[in-house]
Amino acid sequence: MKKISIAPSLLAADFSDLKNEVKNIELAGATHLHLDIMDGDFVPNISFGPMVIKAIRPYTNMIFDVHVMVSNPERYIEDIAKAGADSITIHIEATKHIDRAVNLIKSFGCKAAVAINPGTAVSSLDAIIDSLDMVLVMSVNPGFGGQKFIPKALDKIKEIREKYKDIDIEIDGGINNETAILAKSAGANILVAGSYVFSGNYKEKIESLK
Ligand SMILES: O=C(CO)[C@@H](O)[C@H](O)COP(=O)(O)O
Ligand SMILES: [Co+2]
Repeated sequence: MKKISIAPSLLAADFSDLKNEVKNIELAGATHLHLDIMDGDFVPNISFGPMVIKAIRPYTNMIFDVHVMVSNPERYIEDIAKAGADSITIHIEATKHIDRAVNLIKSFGCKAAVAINPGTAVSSLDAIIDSLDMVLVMSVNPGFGGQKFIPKALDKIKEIREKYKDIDIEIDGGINNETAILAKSAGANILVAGSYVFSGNYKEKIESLK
């Protein structure tokens, strides 16, 4: 079984104090930081972009796991990589050129991942999955933190894990101490959690998800 990692989502942090939020979440035991870039087009919300990622990069050694919810993400991959991303996840629904976009991510030395929305079938990944370091299965419709977990994500994770024993599988949306148990038993090994982790004692929350 793969090691379980917890990736707190910065979207739920205090944006007026990002430098300290990043330091504190690392001290609490997080190894990954999930960074949600939203463009107001692919998703109905706008968050932050590469400038914010670059600004917080010097304050932590956590793995920067950047989730790009942007139409035609290939336009921004270079900027995101140069801002300090370690892993870049783009949505299969957001580009007509998924293989070109994945190759572009790798050309900057980043790990490459593809996300699927709740309405997208696992089979849509068939042509690209062998080139990926990670698959991200959305367990909410992307765009906002604090939404309710959609259980059909679990079947998708099982389907991927049965075929691909070694790939990293990340789950994102509505993760708390109860849904985390379901996600891990389905085969997910990287758990994103925003509102759950940032709404209490960070260390206790992270421990409860592991
Ligand atoms: O990508 C997204 C939302 O689109 C997520 O990463 C959220 O930020 C997760 O937040 P919670 O559901 O854990 O509050
Ligand atoms: Co996300």
